[in-house]
Amino acid sequence: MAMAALSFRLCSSPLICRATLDHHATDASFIRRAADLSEMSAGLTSPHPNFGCVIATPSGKVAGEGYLYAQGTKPAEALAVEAAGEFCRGSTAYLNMEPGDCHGDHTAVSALVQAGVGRVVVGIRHPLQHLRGAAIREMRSHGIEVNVLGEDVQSKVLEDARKCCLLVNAPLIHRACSRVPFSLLKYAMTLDGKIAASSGHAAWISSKLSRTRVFELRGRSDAVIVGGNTVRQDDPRLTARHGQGHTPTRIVMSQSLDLPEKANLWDVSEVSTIVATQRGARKSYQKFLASKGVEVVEFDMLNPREVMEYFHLRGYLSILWECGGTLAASAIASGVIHKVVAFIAPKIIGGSKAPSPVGELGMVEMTQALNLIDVCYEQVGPDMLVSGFLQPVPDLLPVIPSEDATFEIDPSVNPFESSIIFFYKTWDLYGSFSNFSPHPIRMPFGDDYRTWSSVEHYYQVPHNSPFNDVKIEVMYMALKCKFSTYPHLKTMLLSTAGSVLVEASPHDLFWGGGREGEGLNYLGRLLMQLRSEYLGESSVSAENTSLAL
Ligand SMILES: NC(=O)C1=CN([C@@H]2O[C@H](COP(=O)(O)OP(=O)(O)OC[C@H]3O[C@@H](n4cnc5c(N)ncnc54)[C@H](OP(=O)(O)O)[C@@H]3O)[C@@H](O)[C@H]2O)C=CC1
Ligand SMILES: Nc1c(N[C@@H]2O[C@H](COP(=O)(O)O)[C@@H](O)[C@H]2O)[nH]c(=O)[nH]c1=O
Repeated sequence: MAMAALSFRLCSSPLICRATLDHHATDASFIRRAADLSEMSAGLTSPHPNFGCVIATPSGKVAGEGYLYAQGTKPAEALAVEAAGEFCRGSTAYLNMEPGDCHGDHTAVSALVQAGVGRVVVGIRHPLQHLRGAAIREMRSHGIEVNVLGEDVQSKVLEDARKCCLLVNAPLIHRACSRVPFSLLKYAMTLDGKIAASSGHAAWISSKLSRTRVFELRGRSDAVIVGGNTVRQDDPRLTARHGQGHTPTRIVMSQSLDLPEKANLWDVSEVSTIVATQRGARKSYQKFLASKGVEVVEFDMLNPREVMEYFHLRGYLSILWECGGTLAASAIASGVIHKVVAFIAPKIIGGSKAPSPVGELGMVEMTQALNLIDVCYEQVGPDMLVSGFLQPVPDLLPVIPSEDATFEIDPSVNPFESSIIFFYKTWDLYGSFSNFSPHPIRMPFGDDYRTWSSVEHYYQVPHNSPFNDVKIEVMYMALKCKFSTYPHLKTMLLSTAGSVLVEASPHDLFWGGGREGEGLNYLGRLLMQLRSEYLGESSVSAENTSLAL
């Protein structure tokens, strides 16, 4: 509100207002161009950011452009300066991201300073905390006017341009503030929502043009991941056959390791394959894979989150999920999918048992559906490409805590990883998650059972120990009782799959999230733990039902 009032006062003269708006529109269009340029080498620069630079003359003409082609090559700024030559003096340089001049290398900033650039417009600051602000300070110390979008200049059009800058470097921004890589779920489905015929045959649903787009997506990813069943059904290659350098690692998730002896993925002559499996699964087959040069990684708990955390630690920034609906559902439920890309082909295959792109999520009403954000529609040959985000790209304003700092605040959940559902007052939309919600629970007390009018009433009885681990256990048992007693509450809890739950208490820094996210949010964490316990149970009971049938 304060900001709106301020800009009203500044814009009270129509002349100033028009000039400022024109100026902002020009800045926004050049920043967008820098972001587009930076994306030309997406995948090749990893693990470095995508950098683009446009140098414009005072009359608004492009004098030079450049983008970082690959890790270790000449910086975008230096390329743009070279291209602009003498037009650099007094020009404005547009950068989608603050340069990350690191390890004593100041090539990008030096190029701009020495060329006599007068003003620099920066889309976003560098997302890594140790580099953040350094180049901006350096440029300012040389007398260059530096405007950072959202900080020094603000308007709707600039905000949209800033968003483009966040999107082109989404994988790196996620890396800076989360413990899993940026994950994109891609699938091709028929108009009647099938990803294969009832027989499992799926080649091909989407057109050749769409599949070429998939090769590009692979080329921009550090790894492509599928489930064991897709290997058995499709024998995929998962290579980026778009003729441009980078080919992602192939990852297979298989609990059983009941996989074929002959498979395209076991040919690692061009690119490597890693099989992620349950500890102890089919040791003889593991030896066989190793003899083929396939790396096998065993997990105590083979689930998407554990696997993603592992690959994050190995430095993977972006993962393309090309699995079927079974693994896709598991990945969405565990909150590791950030973006969805769906190719919809104008074909109908029918079949009540034909697989669909996302399996069981435990939702029962349309109000529980996950809504995509920033949705885009594009026609690709005969197909329609629909894409959107399941979780927003974390914003860099005001500050993203470093990975370590985040971990200290809350070792189990990172509020930047997914959309956040806040609850606090019992009359809020998710107010029933509050301990004060009027849902009586019946719990053991001494040798008997007693009823308390809410979780909070039970928790406050004097038998609780002040020690954290005991009080957490007491709370968990009470919550479990509450959500098991009231099925509609359980359904509501399951409907939040993929979202971070935060008790928005400004005062309680143990159970709540605090005013500015400084709280430990133990209530939110316990609810998420309970939710994953229920989700685990529902997938086991679904398996048992299908076995019984
Ligand atoms: N049109 C399209 O875009 C696509 C279509 N398809 C089609 O989909 C069908 C296969 O679908 P689907 O069976 O869902 O295949 P998935 O790729 O989802 O594979 C499921 C398998 O993943 C493994 N897995 C490991 N961990 C988990 C976990 N935590 N949760 C779930 N699964 C896990 C298991 O392998 P294991 O049994 O080995 O333990 C499981 O059986 C095929 O017909 C294929 O052609 C597949 C991909 C894309
Ligand atoms: N059927 C289908 C897709 N299927 C996906 O592509 C994989 C095969 O890749 P490859 O062996 O490299 O050609 C397959 O296992 C599955 O993950 N993709 C699409 O874009 N459109 C389609 O119609």
